[in-house]
Amino acid sequence: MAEITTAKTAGKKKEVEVFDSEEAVAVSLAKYTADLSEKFCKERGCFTVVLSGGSLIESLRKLLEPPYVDSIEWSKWHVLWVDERVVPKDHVDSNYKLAYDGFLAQVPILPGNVYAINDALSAEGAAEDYETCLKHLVNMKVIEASSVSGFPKFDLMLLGMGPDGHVASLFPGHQLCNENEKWVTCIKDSPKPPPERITFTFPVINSSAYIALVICGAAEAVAVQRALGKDQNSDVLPVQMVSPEGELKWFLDKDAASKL
Ligand SMILES: O=C1O[C@H](COP(=O)(O)O)[C@@H](O)[C@H](O)[C@H]1O
Repeated sequence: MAEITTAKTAGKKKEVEVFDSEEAVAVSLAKYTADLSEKFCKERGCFTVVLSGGSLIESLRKLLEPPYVDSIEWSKWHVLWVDERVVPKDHVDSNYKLAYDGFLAQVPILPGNVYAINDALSAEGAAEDYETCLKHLVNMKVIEASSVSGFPKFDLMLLGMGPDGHVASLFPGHQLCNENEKWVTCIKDSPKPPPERITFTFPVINSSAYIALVICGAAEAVAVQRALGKDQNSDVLPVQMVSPEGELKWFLDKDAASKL
């Protein structure tokens, strides 16, 4: 039985739902994603979806099954990454490879609508190139521009979180958490390997229409407690900086929520 808490602060909706198991998270996440796909395909004629790496991809598995695999308008999806490791696309650390092998290869998304980073470039070059790609997609009106921030406004961002509270490749205490001009930036000293990565910045993340934060497992419980419990710590974790223009929904399994 899932527990749901909903709050509205300054017009922003935040919902936290705790599920009995990761399996129940995956079932609910598939319906949530499919419903948003239907809404945006109807309203805008396309659906911009931003993926994370890590455990998130496995939690998308129910989209590969009926009814969703047949009902979703996959040809209208445009898929991007909130962060990527600066490694070749066929490297075991590549977020693209993880998503391709575990999800994208099994659905009819148009290859031209999947925007991987250019793995022939340096970290700086890849970040600039990906920002240029985003600007092109905004000009083509594939990605909306936020009327509030001017940053790209993705329809749905699917975020995971590391045990240290990092999201995308924005790590606790790192100066990149405060970047407020660039759309995409690079990190060369990531505390989690591999060290070189590119990442969307918080202004882009927080311009999203919908964000799903998908967090499962006991290893994440302390960071979840700091973010959602009664925390006295004055250091703000990156996950606590996730605050979209639109709606934020936390999908937690009971292990991740065990310290709440
Ligand atoms: O390095 C990364 O880690 C986070 C969290 O991964 P998880 O396996 O703990 O869920 C992920 O969201 C990010 O995209 C990835 O590059």
